[in-house]
Amino acid sequence: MTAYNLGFPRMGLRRELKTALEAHWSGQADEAALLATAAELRARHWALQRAVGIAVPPSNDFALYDHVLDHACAFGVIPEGYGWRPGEPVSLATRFALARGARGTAGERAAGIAPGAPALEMTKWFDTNYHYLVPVFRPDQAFIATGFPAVDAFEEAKALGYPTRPVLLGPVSFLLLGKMAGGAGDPLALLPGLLPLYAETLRRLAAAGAREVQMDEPCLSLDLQPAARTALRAAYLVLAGAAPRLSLMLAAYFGDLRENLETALGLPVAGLHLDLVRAPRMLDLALRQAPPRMMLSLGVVDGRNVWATDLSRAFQQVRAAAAARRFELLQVAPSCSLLHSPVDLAGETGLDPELRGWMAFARQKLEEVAILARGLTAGRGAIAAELAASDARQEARRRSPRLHDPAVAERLAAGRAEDAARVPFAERRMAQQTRLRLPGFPTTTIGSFPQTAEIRAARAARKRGEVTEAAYHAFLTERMAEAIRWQEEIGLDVLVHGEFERNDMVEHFADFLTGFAVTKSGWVQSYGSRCVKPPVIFGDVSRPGPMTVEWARRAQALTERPMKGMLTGPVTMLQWSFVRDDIPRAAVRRQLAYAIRDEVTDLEAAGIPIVQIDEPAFREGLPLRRDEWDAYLTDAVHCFRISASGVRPETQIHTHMCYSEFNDIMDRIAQMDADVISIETARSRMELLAAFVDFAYPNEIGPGVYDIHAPRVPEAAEMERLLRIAAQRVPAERIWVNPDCGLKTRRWEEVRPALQRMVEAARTLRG
Ligand SMILES: CN1c2c(nc(N)[nH]c2=O)NC[C@@H]1CNc1ccc(C(=O)N[C@@H](CCC(=O)N[C@@H](CCC(=O)N[C@@H](CCC(=O)O)C(=O)O)C(=O)O)C(=O)O)cc1
Ligand SMILES: N[C@@H](CCS)C(=O)O
Ligand SMILES: [Zn+2]
Repeated sequence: MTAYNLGFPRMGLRRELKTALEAHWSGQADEAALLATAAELRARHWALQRAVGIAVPPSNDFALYDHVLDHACAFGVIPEGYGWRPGEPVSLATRFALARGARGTAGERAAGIAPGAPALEMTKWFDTNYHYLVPVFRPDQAFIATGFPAVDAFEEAKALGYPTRPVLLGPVSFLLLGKMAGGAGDPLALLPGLLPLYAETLRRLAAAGAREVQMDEPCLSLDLQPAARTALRAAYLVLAGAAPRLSLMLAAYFGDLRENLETALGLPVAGLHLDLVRAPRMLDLALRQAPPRMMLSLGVVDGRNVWATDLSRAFQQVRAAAAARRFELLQVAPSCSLLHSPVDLAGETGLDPELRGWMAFARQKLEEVAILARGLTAGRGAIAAELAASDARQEARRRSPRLHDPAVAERLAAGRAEDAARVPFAERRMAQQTRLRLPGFPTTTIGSFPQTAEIRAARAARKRGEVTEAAYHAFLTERMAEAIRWQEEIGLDVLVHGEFERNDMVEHFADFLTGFAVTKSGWVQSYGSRCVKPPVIFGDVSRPGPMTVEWARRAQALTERPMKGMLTGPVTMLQWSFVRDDIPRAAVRRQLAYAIRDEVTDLEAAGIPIVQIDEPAFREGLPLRRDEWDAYLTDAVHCFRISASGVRPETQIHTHMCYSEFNDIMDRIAQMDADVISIETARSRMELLAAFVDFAYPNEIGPGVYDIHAPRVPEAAEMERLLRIAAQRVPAERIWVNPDCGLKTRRWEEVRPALQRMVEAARTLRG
């Protein structure tokens, strides 16, 4: 057995898990129905993996909402107020209240969940667009087994006839991904109390018949303090002794292990998985330094992108390993869990066949893994045909005229330093004040209004050809007009058109730009039941014509108040797409920057006085290692500035960021030099604003006063309090009033009172 997998996407080809979750949450399906769908998906995915040649697929890689949440629940890391009592299993109601906040339903009350219990904090899983729920540890945290889900999953697969390799989030990564309640203390200090539960889990897995367990320690790709390396050594010493017949396969992914490689190779584990897509250089080092009997898992198939593997190149890596080590001590695998890949390319019948031939989704990636594993055990001859076919595809892709556009190359070559420069902020500010004449504490929103079922259904009907383009357009126009009238009525100062015509803030733009392709069902989980369909950047990017100007112009025509044009910035467009791997990412970002610049200047020419260039993925794009930050940040700032700097001083540029910590990149955010930045701060009660204060952020700022992630409608007094906190820290004349983020996931019943109260709070402050 040499072909392995680290994790499979959970949602299902048709996003069956999303449908089942949302049906359950809306009361249309009971727990049994949800659990039945989940079990069906697991069974289907094990069968699929076995069919393509993964003899021992992973188990316990599934989660209803998030695997970090499940792991925390399994070990009793559950704050008070969520209806769980030590010694009891964790109910689905508790799990979903932790994930989404209490809804105040009768079911929750019956489960003992406090009505206002908030959702756990959600943050980015390393540098991906997957979000996990942050475990909160108490200083006196007692870890208590609430069940053994890894054992249950293993048994479930076994009953279906499938041997599996259970996956556990390793103890050190688990602690480092969490935070201490109140912020004081070091989660690693909790390790001794945590290890007995891991040991018990391993013993039970061994007793159930598991031969190996995958211990995920993605923290190995980060800059670790020496204490974390010590913790890894201490942890695995204990765990290796817990169930001696069980092989522990340590899995590190998302980057180069660098100084942590020696630590990993020194741990008493049976094997180590390496991400050789992100860090091919690790192979040589590992081959030289690994203990002679350590299994090496070669992650040579990219789990984070959609390109078909260059099998000859990957086979060279595999062969280099085989030259140094018996093949029994080698495994072939994707670089990381396939959680970040869409499921199956077979459904992409709408894609241009040539382009489709260049791509691989989860299923195809596992086929590639199986081919390489076969080559490893049976020799090159056994996979000669597959290698030849892959070579032909790679060659065709390299030579394809669709990749390169001389006009784009020329545009970039003609780029000048001035493209990224505007006149100083003080000068712009005066010009903008004269033009916009906004009151103090101006109110606005971040762009999107509710994407109602009606709007989604209309879009789907149009896609199926059931309504005409004209009818769809008229329907959206009516929604927009309503939204504009309503914004005027409640007295917002800077209006938005509502983004009703957009399916997603990235995918929507992909439809207009060259070099992009969009898939039919290339869904990837973003958080809980929410999915995104990252577009594919396969060639040079340019903007053949305006993308948003017509909607913006028509929106502005409906009101005397300033209308804000709404765009996604180059850094985020890149980060949330599947990006071509034949040229540097920075080159693609630069192409995007010029394309968006043209849109910004066209919006200005159409009379739009304010343009917001969203960059919520600005921080997410940071490399995992600090010594690579500088190069990224310099380039990301420059690209943002290219996109923003084509306009006159009196045109106001906004940007927006959410899900981000700003403390360590404040200087760069200031360098972006947006006239106004809106940030998410409500959930942390303005904590995030501290960075802007400490840094004396020079431009205008809209700290979010309304947490849009929860259905709860905030009181005006609450928002007023937050604004007062902000006004103590930032000069009042530089403060804007807005929600944390766009309102697309909310319902109008929540949005209407919330924004009315937000305007009220701003008026009180003005007084
Ligand atoms: C701000 N966020 C975003 C991130 N990444 C992005 N690419 N986009 C983002 O907005 N990362 C960080 C955060 C993550 N947050 C979210 C928030 C919300 C969603 C979300 O709501 N996703 C939707 C899918 C959105 C979409 O593309 N919708 C399409 C298709 C709708 C659909 O499913 N249609 C059905 C038929 C429907 C019907 O008949 O009624 C179909 O095609 O089968 C659209 O609106 O047209 C989700 O549903 O998960 C994601 C990330
Ligand atoms: N303009 C977007 C930003 C989301 S981060 C929206 O309002 O949905
Ligand atoms: Zn946002």
